[in-house]
Amino acid sequence: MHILVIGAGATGGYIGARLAQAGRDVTFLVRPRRADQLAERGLRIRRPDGAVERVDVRTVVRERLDEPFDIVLLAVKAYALPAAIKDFAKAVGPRTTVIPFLNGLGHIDALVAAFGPANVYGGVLYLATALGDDGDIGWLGGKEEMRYGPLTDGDDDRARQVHEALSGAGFPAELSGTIEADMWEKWVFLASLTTVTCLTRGTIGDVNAVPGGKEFATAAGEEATAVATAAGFPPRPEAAQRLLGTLTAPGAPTTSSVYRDLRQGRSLENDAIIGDLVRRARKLDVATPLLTATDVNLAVYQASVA
Ligand SMILES: NC(=O)C1=CN([C@@H]2O[C@H](COP(=O)(O)OP(=O)(O)OC[C@H]3O[C@@H](n4cnc5c(N)ncnc54)[C@H](OP(=O)(O)O)[C@@H]3O)[C@@H](O)[C@H]2O)C=CC1
Ligand SMILES: CC(C)(CO)C(=O)C(=O)O
Repeated sequence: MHILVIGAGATGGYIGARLAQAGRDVTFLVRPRRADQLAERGLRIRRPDGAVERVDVRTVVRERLDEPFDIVLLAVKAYALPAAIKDFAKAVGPRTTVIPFLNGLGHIDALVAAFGPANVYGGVLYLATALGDDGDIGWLGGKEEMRYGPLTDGDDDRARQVHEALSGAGFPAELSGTIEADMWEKWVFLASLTTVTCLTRGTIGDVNAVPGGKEFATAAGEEATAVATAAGFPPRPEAAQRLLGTLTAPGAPTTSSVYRDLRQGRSLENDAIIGDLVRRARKLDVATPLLTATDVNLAVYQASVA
C-alpha cells in the first residue's frame, strides 16, 4: 500500500516516521522549506529522555504529485485544510482512503464534499508531540493511540487492507466500528483540556495545585460533555473516566496542542476546537460559559497574531 502523509509536522511527521521505520511505503507531501529541511537534517524525533532519532524519509512537493496513493493520512492544522485539499487532490483516486487526524469534526464535511463519503474515514489520534522552530518533533511521552474507521457501511476488504497497512508499526492502531463516537469523545477531551490550560495559561498539574482548580477543570469537562450528549454522542464510560482522570491529575504536565501553540506565539485552531463546539452548543440550547470564555479569549489572541 502506498501511503502519503500530508504534513511532516508534529503528528504527521511522528506517525509517518514510525510507519517508515516499520518498512511501510511512506511519502510525505511537504512544502519546499520543509522538503529542504528534511533533505538536510532528516526527520528528527526528540524522545522524552532527550535522545534524537533521525529517520530518512521520502518527500514530494505538490507540483510533482501526479498519481493516486492507496492511503492519505492528513495531519495539517484546521486553518491549513482548504489549501491542503487542493494540494493533495491529485493523490486521491477512486480507491484512495483519506484518513484525517485533525481534532474536532468540521473537517469531515469538507473532505466528504471534496472526495466522497466512501473515500473518507474518520480518525483520532491521542499523541502528544510538538514541532520545534528547528523542525525537530518533540515527543512528549504519555499514552499513544490511533483509531480510524469508515463513516459509511460497506467495503470491509478496504478496511482490512487499510488496517493491515497502518497497524503493527510501533504505536497502537485500531480499526474502529464507532469512529464518529470516537471523534466526539476526542473532541470533548481536547476542548476541555484546551479550556483548562488556555484560560489559566497553566498545565493540568498547575491548575489542580491551586484552590478551586480541580472544580474548575471538572466543570470544563462537564460543559463539553453536555454539548456532545445533546448532539447525540454522550461519551461512553471509559472515555468519561479518562476525561475526568486527565483533567484532575495532580502534578500532571499535560497540556493541549492549542496551549502549546499559544505559548509558542503561533496561530491557533481555536475556531475548529472551541468555536465550532460553542456554535453547536448554542443551536442545541446548551449553556457553555467556560467554553465561551475560552472562545473569546483565544479569538482575541488569534486576532493579534493573524
Ligand atoms: N500535536 C499534537 O499533539 C496533536 C495534534 N492533533 C491534530 O493534528 C493536526 C495537525 O497538528 P500538528 O501535527 O500538531 O500540526 P503541525 O503544525 O505541527 O504540523 C502541520 C504540518 O502540516 C504542514 N502543512 C500544512 N499545509 C500543508 C500543505 N498544503 N502541504 C504540505 N504540508 C502542509 C505544515 O508545514 P509547513 O511548515 O509547510 O507549514 C506543518 O509541518 C491538528 O488538527 C491537531 O489538532 C491531534 C493529536 C495530537
Ligand atoms: C491528545 C492531545 C491532548 C495531546 O496533546 C491532543 O490531541 C492535542 O493536544 O491536540
